[in-house]
Amino acid sequence: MQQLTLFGESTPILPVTYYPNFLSLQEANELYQHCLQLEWQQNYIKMVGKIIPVPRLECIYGDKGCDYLYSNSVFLRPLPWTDSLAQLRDRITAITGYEFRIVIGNQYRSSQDSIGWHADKEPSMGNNPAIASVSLGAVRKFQIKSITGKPTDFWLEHGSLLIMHPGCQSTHVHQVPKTNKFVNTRINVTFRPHTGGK
Ligand SMILES: O=C(O)CCC(=O)C(=O)O
Ligand SMILES: [Fe+2]
Repeated sequence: MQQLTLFGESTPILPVTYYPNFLSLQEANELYQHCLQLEWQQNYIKMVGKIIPVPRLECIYGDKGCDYLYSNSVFLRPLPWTDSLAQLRDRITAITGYEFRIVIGNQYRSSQDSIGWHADKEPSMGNNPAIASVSLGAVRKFQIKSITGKPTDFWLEHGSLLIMHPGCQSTHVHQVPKTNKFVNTRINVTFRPHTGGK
């Protein structure tokens, strides 16, 4: 039997789950303060023969030996887990069943910081990684689309959790675009699996 639906046929079914109130306001505020103290660095990326600054700050924490190289140019070596990040990792594993070995932080200092369309396909994460993304601070637009489709927008709120399920990185791309509006700092921490370092 055909299921009745309130949505048009073009409504995309996305391989993501969004939990707007994953953290309480107090937890999110405390975690934001903790994350501001992490070891943020300005990395540089090779693009069409030029070396340009990545348009956001980055940091990485995780298991020893879980080095991470992306876009064939940015090499990240994890610092040991902080207690708060390890607790958050375990909490996400408890509700999703997914396991993580590293967390990469992004700090969007202003409306001009961003991450362009991409899929997270680094071989060091193994095949079909599940990626869990916790957002803190200012709300930014996150867009996701299938390789051929139209983007769907999510507003990633303070204390929210977005899970990109296994397969998502093969079928979809995502981005956090620059915006013309004034925005305060946003921090995002993405928990990822890793095949190395065991
Ligand atoms: O900031 C976000 O929500 C997304 C970050 C992201 O896509 C990444 O780190 O690969
Ligand atoms: Fe990503």
